[in-house]
Amino acid sequence: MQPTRIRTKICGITRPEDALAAAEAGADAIGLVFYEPSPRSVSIEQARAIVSSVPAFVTVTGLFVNPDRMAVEQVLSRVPLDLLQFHGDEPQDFCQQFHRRWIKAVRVQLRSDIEQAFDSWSQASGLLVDAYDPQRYGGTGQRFDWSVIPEKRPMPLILAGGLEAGNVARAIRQVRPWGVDVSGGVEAFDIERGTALKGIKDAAKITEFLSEVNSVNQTD
Ligand SMILES: O=C(O)c1ccccc1N[C@@H]1O[C@H](COP(=O)(O)O)[C@@H](O)[C@H]1O
Repeated sequence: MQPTRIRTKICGITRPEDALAAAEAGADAIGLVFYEPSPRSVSIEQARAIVSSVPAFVTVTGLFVNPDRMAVEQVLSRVPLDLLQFHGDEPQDFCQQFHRRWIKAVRVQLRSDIEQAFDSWSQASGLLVDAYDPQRYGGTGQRFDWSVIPEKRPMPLILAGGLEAGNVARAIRQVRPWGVDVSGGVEAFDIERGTALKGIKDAAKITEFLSEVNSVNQTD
């Protein structure tokens, strides 16, 4: 499946103003993390406030890592999510049971990780490929070797892992994904402390990231 334009998702949103900034800058989707160990985790109340600021035609994605069924159902009963993202080791039968479209994330070390994932999660609406980290499930800011990504794809492929304005155009030209997903690469930075402000997005970085994506859309 070859897109005429690359879809974009800004993940790890924790504030309504960041969701609005992403939508206004042209993002196709935002992501809310329902995984408590993550510094970007949101409560149900926070998620409801964020969703109410999201305009029509922007997809709200709920990200889970090895949740139990009740946890997903509880979120779905209170937060109007458009899409589910399973970022752990959830089998296909688990992902399928919520009567909601879903994508599956796979943490990549080898080409075969991706090839097997296409088979194992064949009912997914897309496969998100992210960097492997032995300690963490995602949101690590790490890239992986894009050359292992197969050209033949039976479903939309979403590239993630360490993307930012400085590398996303190159990534798109090399991988030709259906879409790209970014979290840490558009976060604010605390200059005094010298650390990223996880979960707090920088509107200028979102705009820069999306204009880099658009530069490829327009030229290629
Ligand atoms: O964002 C998180 O904290 C997170 C936690 C657990 C699983 C996934 C998580 N985020 C997803 O990770 C990828 C890559 O993020 P980054 O751009 O490298 O920071 C992305 O899909 C996030 O949605």
